[in-house]
Amino acid sequence: MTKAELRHIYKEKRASLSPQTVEDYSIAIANQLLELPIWDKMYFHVFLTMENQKEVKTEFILHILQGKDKNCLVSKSDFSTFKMKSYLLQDNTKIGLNVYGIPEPIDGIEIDHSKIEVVFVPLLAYDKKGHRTGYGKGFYDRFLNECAPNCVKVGLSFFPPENDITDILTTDVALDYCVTPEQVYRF
Ligand SMILES: Nc1nc2c(c(=O)[nH]1)N(C=O)[C@@H](CNc1ccc(C(=O)N[C@@H](CCC(=O)O)C(=O)O)cc1)CN2
Ligand SMILES: Nc1ncnc2c1ncn2[C@@H]1O[C@H](COP(=O)(O)OP(=O)(O)OP(=O)(O)O)[C@@H](O)[C@H]1O
Repeated sequence: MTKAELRHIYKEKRASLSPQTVEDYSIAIANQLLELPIWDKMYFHVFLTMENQKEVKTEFILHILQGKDKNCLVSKSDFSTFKMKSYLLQDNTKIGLNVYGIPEPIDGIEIDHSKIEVVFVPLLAYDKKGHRTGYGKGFYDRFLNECAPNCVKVGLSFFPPENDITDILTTDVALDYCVTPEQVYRF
């Protein structure tokens, strides 16, 4: 199926989940992450959840990272250039909601994307090769292209993979893993 078809289907699939299911599945995903070979890394990029879109709640992942004394980076999106800037998440980091309902740091210490070792990637759908689609503005494709080639890209999803996304572009960056409440998929 195409990205446009999958976006439509997966927005509906997410909308049909109850708040309790979103919470339970998000905790299960955070627990599955403990199985990944990423815990020797120090620089982790985490998306901040759009609650209005019933995205995977990353607060449980942030707790694990903070408990392990990792550096957590969070981003601010520029909707005129479709680019993201990343900031170190600190105890005193002020977070605000942008017009799309995305929590974002107001300011802070900017970190170069080449330093990032692990990225947790938001998505609507993904396939068995690790290709993904999000909201269609290419924010994560641009961002992942700026990260080091050996940076580990971990998708988070409530659902298993589709067989095949048919309209993949050369700028699309594939995932290394996708983690669901049930299991870890490796690509
Ligand atoms: N938490 C989170 N942060 C993220 C992303 C994401 O998927 N999740 N993004 C991943 O790339 C980027 C933001 N991408 C976005 C692209 C388009 C719209 C948007 O057009 N929203 C509309 C309609 C939503 C809909 O189609 O249902 C709106 O809110 O009115 C929002 C976010 C960067 N930050
Ligand atoms: N590195 C890049 N440089 C310039 N344009 C890019 C780059 N990556 C993606 N794009 C453009 O962004 C647009 C959206 O891409 P695509 O449909 O793959 O989005 P998506 O993966 O669903 O969105 P997102 O990454 O925001 O979750 C495409 O027109 C694509 O050409």
